[in-house]
Amino acid sequence: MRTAYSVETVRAAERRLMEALPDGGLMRRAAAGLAVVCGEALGRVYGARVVLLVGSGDNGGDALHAGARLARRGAGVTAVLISPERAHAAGLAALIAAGGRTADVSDTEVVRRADLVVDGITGIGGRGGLRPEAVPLARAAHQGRGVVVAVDLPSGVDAGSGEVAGEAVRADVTVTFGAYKPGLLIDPGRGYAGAVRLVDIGLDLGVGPGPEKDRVPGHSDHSGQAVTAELEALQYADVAALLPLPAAESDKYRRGVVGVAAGSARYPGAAVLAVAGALRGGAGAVRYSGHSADAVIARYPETLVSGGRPSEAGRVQAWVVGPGLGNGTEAQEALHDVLASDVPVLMDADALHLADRDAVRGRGAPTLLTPHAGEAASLLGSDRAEIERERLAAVRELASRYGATVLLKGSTTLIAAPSGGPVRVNATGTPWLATAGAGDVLSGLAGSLLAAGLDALDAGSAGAYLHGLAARHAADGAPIGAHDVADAIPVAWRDVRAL
Ligand SMILES: NC(=O)C1=CN([C@@H]2O[C@H](COP(=O)(O)OP(=O)(O)OC[C@H]3O[C@@H](n4cnc5c(N)ncnc54)[C@H](O)[C@@H]3O)[C@@H](O)[C@H]2O)[C@@H](O)CC1
Ligand SMILES: Nc1ncnc2c1ncn2[C@@H]1O[C@H](COP(=O)(O)OP(=O)(O)O)[C@@H](O)[C@H]1O
Ligand SMILES: [K+]
Repeated sequence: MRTAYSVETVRAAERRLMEALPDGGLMRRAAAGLAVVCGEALGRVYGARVVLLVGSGDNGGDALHAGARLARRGAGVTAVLISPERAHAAGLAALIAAGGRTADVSDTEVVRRADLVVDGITGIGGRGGLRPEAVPLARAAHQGRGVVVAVDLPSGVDAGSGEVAGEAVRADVTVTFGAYKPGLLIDPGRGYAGAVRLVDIGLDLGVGPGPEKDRVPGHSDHSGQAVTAELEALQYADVAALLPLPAAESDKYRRGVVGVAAGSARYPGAAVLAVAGALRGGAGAVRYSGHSADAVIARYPETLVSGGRPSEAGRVQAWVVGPGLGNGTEAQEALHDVLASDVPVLMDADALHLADRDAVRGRGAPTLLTPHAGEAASLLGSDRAEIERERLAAVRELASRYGATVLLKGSTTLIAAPSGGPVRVNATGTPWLATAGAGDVLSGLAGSLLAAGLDALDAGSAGAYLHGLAARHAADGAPIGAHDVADAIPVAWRDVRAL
């Protein structure tokens, strides 16, 4: 599991560690790690042209100390000081002592000519995006020929949310210290970070400040209380451990039956795609209820179809409702039946438009909502652009308002449980996945995992993981249709299980 912690948690851990270290010790550790990655990016340090973009905080201090190390190894290092009078004094002294020089903030040419640009404008203390004086430097770094290495996170990206107000530095590599920050894992910030390298500086995030009474003398704010991560990203092994596997004595019913209430005369394809996903998600059987039975059977003869309402379809362990359902009376009846059931329900597409908040909140069994940004915007009464800017806040707010687990689709998919706790983030996808019907496949797949017994958070996050990986296998650099994603789910499954 990869975890990201809030800025407050990271700062608290840093404070504890700093108390235990000599003055400046922590920054020296950070700078040493940064210099190693810069050296690797350069290949040959001796004779290389390195430019440091230096802001007024400790992020600039890291850059200056790392620059001093590179200068001692023979690089020509120039620091562009954005606020010369506020630059980190010890870092600047170290750079000058090592033979580095400084340049004026207007000198974008030196940035353009560099072999390596180190972005130390702002880190976790940055607020409100890049300031105007830094924008030409960020652009020059992007346009120039050098590798761009961001210190801790690309300047202009909000560390806590990934929000980018205006412009931000576009890094090839980001060297982050002690822990991932949420802004490195969530778009749009993630898209600016390039390859993220985590440098261990000895931060202990396992425990945090707890109640006064629990504090041990001499270890003033070490209480032993677990600190909650802000984000969790499942890795191969985590997903492998979640995937349902049939035991020797399994039969199709014991593996779980997933019901799919989807499709309409107008959109039979959505039903076919949801069933396509459901058949590959680990349930032992797929029951289809609705008006697209002929289309479903024609493509997937193994489906158990019924033309009536979901309440007449026979027992299932989870329902998927919504893709292509339409909004007429029959759609409303199907949604009503499914929500009235006592099994987990995944609601997507039209079911989200028809959803009554109290009906969702009032359910006894778990509910998983899978909106994209547009659907999330209508559920929250906001607009799509705002949801895309602030995805983390949006997914949490929806989960709490609806008392349901929410999977917010997009270039980074986020999954939040109604009870709070870390939000799961999935980044296995590919932009090729932005294709009509891909969401229908995901709803079937995640619904099938629900029927097989995973809880809503795990079903949503393992489903998103497999779905994204399947799309990568299917696309392999070329356009794909949603049915290709469904067909590649078994490849993704094997890939995860192979580790
Ligand atoms: N605190 C620690 O123990 C450690 C911190 N480290 C570094 O210190 C960084 C945090 O340092 P700071 O708290 O000084 O904060 P930053 O260096 O991230 O930024 C704060 C400074 O930038 C200015 N600023 C804020 N928003 C700005 C904007 N939009 N445009 C331009 N300037 C802006 C502020 O006025 C302030 O002077 C981390 O990201 C990391 O790089 C590392 O050295 C590891 C140890
Ligand atoms: N830029 C992107 N990068 C990666 N995945 C994406 C991107 N855009 C969309 N996706 C994924 O593609 C799928 C699209 O689903 P959705 O928006 O519901 O489409 P549809 O309604 O046509 O099925 C979701 O799984 C979403 O997370
Ligand atoms: K930075």
